[in-house]
Amino acid sequence: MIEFQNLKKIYESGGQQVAALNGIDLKINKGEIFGVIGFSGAGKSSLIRCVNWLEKPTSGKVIVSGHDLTALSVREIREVKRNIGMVFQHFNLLNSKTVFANVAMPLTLAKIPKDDIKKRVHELLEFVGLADKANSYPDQLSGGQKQRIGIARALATQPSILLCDEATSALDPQTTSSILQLLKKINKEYNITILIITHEMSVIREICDRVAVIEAGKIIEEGTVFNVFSSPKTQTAKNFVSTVMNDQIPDSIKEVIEKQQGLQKVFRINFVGNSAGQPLLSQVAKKFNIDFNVLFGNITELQGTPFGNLIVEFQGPDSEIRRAIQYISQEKVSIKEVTTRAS
Ligand SMILES: Nc1ncnc2c1ncn2[C@@H]1O[C@H](COP(=O)(O)OP(=O)(O)OP(=O)(O)O)[C@@H](O)[C@H]1O
Repeated sequence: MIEFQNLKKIYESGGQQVAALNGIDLKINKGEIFGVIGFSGAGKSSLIRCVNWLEKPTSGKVIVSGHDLTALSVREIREVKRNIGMVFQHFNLLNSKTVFANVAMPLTLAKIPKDDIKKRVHELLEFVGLADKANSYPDQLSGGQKQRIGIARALATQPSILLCDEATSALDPQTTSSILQLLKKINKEYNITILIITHEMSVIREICDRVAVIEAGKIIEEGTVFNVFSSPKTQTAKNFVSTVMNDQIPDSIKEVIEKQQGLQKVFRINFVGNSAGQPLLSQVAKKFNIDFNVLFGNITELQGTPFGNLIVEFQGPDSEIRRAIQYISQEKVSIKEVTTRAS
């Protein structure tokens, strides 16, 4: 649906060159919600703005719905862009126009007949839950309501792609959640492909199917939300994941582990789904000549699947503990000894 091939964007600024995108290769499939996460300055905005040609790439390809934008004429690009809606962090509404006029804007520009515009705008306002605000002005709305209007406007021309540029960064957590649910509904009901850029891992966890981590204009990690959250590979991804996963061992427990006061062996066990965790540990204690003691644990839901994190002390003969570990290590369970300060 959207593909970037060796995409580069270099800005010229005061005689200096700034490489914002350093060879991006990425494919976003039809119907998915794809998130790109990165710190400030990583290149997120530059990337998303290349999709609707608000930025022109320096080199490489941007392929949207099978069209290589870099090979199209201005008129052809305009055609492709009609299929793309965009939602902005600061809503970009016209304060001098009513909510109705703001949502109607893309349709007015496309010279759609007035009666059709009226019908479509009312449908859209109904869809975003603000049917009673048609005659209000943006200044009379809350941030969340403004973003709903921004979303209605982005959907006016019935696009098949929706770009979200930090769409919830200016909102409080509760409003963020309601806007993310609205985006999910748009994806499901209209089968619209959504590309989101954000610096908040909670946004990725709440609605994305897949995620890419961008750093210094490069994609450094990519995968399903489940895989990246459950086993991040790069340090940057690990840092992002730790902002929402709470898998850090509390200091008090770390102290106990470091001192190894009476502890035999301490392990971190990560498990997926309901089939593992506590039942598995009970089985292990029965099957082998060992005892266990859960020092710390939590369960997070990722894409509808429980993901568990336990810090467990095993007590018993070394040989039995080794056998137990072998037994525990299976497809949906990972087990690692906790020996270092940073574990
Ligand atoms: N118009 C521009 N002229 C010069 N440099 C630019 C321009 N736009 C972006 N840059 C630079 O390109 C790099 C990437 O910027 P970009 O805005 O794409 O990152 P970002 O991840 O979206 O950051 P933020 O979250 O802060 O917006 C940064 O170093 C930025 O300073």
